[in-house]
Parts: sequence; structure tokens; C-alpha cells
Amino acid sequence: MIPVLIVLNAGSSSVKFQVYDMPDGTEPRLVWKGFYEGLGGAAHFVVRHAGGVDLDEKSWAPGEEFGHEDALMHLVSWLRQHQEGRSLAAIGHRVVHGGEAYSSPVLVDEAVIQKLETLVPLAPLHQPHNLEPIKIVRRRLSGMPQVACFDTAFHQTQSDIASLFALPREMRERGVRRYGFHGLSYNYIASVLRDYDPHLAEGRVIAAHLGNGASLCALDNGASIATTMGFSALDGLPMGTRCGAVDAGVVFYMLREMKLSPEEAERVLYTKSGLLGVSGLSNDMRVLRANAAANADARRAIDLFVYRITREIGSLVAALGGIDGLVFTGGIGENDVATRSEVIARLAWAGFTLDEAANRAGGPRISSGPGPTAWVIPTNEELVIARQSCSALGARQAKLAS
Ligand SMILES: Nc1ncnc2c1ncn2[C@@H]1O[C@H](COP(=O)(O)OP(=O)(O)O)[C@@H](O)[C@H]1O
Ligand SMILES: CC(=O)OP(=O)(O)O
Ligand SMILES: [Mg+2]
Repeated sequence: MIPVLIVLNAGSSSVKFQVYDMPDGTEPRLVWKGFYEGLGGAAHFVVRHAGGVDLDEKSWAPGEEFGHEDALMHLVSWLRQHQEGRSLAAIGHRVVHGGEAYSSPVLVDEAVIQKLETLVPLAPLHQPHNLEPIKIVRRRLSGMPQVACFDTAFHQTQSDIASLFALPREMRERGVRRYGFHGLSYNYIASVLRDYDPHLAEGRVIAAHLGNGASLCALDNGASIATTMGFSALDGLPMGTRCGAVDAGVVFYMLREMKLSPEEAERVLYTKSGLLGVSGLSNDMRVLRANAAANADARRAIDLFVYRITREIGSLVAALGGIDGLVFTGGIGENDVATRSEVIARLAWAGFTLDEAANRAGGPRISSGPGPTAWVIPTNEELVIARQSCSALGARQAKLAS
């Protein structure tokens, strides 16, 4: 029997999953990938072979109760029916916030769950949904090993100064500091830089994870030295529905003068801002691009997004002391030709020259000339979770054997 690992990336109404073979001591091998979407509404399940060919799908009627727990149990029973010669050995999870406590993947037990629950207020859009399947598995598949892999962990290489807010010392001692997110994605990008250009792996690189959430990370010799997200996943760039960095004074004005409750203010900053808030139209870049010519607010939202990205790149170039390469990834970074060309046009000062044909073709290299290089590299957060889970499980195995 080949042991297999399920990798889960759970959101509020969707669960993305991948299934990996875990042959002893080698790289985990992707077998199937898929998702459940519309959980709690009209749920839909799709699973594909590793190569992308559709394998199975199922839809549930809008009235039918089908939530996260139903999805997980459906996946486990789907696996049992299809996993000839394989047996489910463990589940690896994306967990957005690991806080101060976790700087590497961890095997989940009750104490770990309790600790991670305390971080829900720091990532209200993600953490509760990440923890839900972990708790369901403990309840329904008792004894199944689970590994939590954190978005924050990759940024533990940042210096004390890079992670410090200019707040009173006791705040820092209570964990109020910059953590940074999208670390599973940046870990993947750092792990493949050498395949694209050996010079980049050792160089000064800015990776731009531009998806529904968006951030930038400064990589020096493959390690994170600075990033745009901070204490929560609200900081830095404007995102689909999140505001990115705002003057903290705005929050007090909302509470005191505009009489919003803390919950209302939080909802505005997390779910009504960013591309959606500025455009009044959509959080989805595809919709904004389709409407930008006719709709001035859609254009403004895009312009602000690009402007903020290039300003923050300037800040990270300063942190790195120069730049050798820029990598675009995430749903927007991998697919939106225009965002890439608009960003690079604003970076001419840093020596970037766009290769328009390569950009239209999706890269991988989208720059020309002697200056720093620009790239499109599709991310693979799930593979990093699989790798980290295998190594955490291997360490557990070794401990049990000794
Ligand atoms: N073909 C495309 N062109 C432009 N933008 C796209 C395209 N496909 C996806 N996007 C953008 O990517 C976003 C999703 O990014 P993704 O990284 O998949 O998000 P998530 O954070 O949910 O993992 C969408 O909301 C949309 O703005
Ligand atoms: C941390 C974060 O913003 O994640 P996502 O991009 O998946 O929303
Ligand atoms: Mg994402």
C-alpha cells in the first residue's frame, strides 16, 4: 500500500484539495487535485488527474445542506473508492497564522488547536476556516495524523528590525509585530528560482503574490528579509476586498466620528475595501479589466493597485539594497498581462525592460535587455504543504522508532 496525503486549503465557502503519494524518502507525488465550492449554498465538487484531465464531479442542489464537514467526509469516501493500492495516511493543512509559537510545520494535537484558535482575531478571514477541517478530522477520523503548515513561518528569517512596529516595548512582548503571510507561496517560489536562473536563487528578488490576497516579499539568497503584510493579512497592498495599509488614525475616525462598531469597521476593512471598494463593481481583476475602458471607477481601482505595488517595490528594493529579479505569481500575477506590463512600465527607473511578446505569452521570462529580469512563475502552495507534511511525519516516525 502506498501511503497518501490529503492537502487542504480551506476558505469560507470553498475547500481546495490535492492528494499526494508519499513514497518513502522522496518528493511527494501529486495524484489528484480538486475543489469544493459553494459550501453552504449550491455545492459543487470537481476532481482532476494530476495532469489536469477531469476525473469526476458532482453538484448538490441549492437547498441541500452541504457544508465543510460533508465535503471532508465526501472526499474521504471518494478516496476510498478510487485509491486502489493506496491508503490515507495523513492530512496536511494550510493555516494562515502560526503567530509567535510556530515557526515551522507542527503535528496537530488539542493544545495546538487551542493555541491556533487564539490567533483567529489576527486573521478573521482565514484562520477560522483553516481550523474547521482540522477539528472535523479530529472528531470524525480520530487518530488521523494532521500537520498544520503556516503562511507566517517563511518570514521568520526577517530581522528584528524588519518585524518591529514603533510601538511601546510591551506590545512587542505581547506578540504585536509584523509576521507576514503568503509564506507557503514564497517558499515555493524560492525553491524553484534556481530552475529559472541560478543567479536569481542567490540574488535580490522581489516576489509579488497577487491573488485575492496580495503581498510582496523581498528574498535575499532565497530567504525572506521583508514583506508588505504585517500583524494581520490586512496590511500592505490593496487586495480584492481588503484595504491594505491605511493610516491607523482612519480606524479611530471610523469608530469615534462615524460611529461604526469595531465589528463594522473590521468588516469594511476586510470585505468592502480594496478593488471592490474603490471600483464599487468587483473584487475580480477580470471584471475590472473588462470594464476599465467605460467605467472610470474600475480604472481607478486598477490604477491604485498598480501604483501601490510599484511604490512598495521601491521600498523593498531599498530594503534589499538593489534588485536582480521580480517574480509575478498568484491569480492576477500569473494571468493578468496588463497588470504585469503596467507595473514594469513604472519600474523603468530600476532598469526593467518589458518583453511584450513574452509577457503576452505568459513568460516565464518577460523582460529583455541587460537590467534586472522579470518572471512569471505559477505558485504551488499545496506542494509546499505536502513537502512540509512529509518531513514533519518523517520526524514523528523517526521519534516513534527510537
Ligand atoms: N485570467 C485572469 N485574468 C486576470 N485576473 C485573474 C485571472 N484569473 C484570476 N484572476 C484574479 O485572481 C484572483 C484569484 O487569485 P488566487 O490567487 O487564485 O486567489 P486565492 O487567494 O483565492 O487563492 C481573482 O479574484 C482575480 O482577481
Ligand atoms: C494570507 C492571504 O491573504 O491569503 P489569500 O491570498 O489566500 O487570501
Ligand atoms: Mg491564495
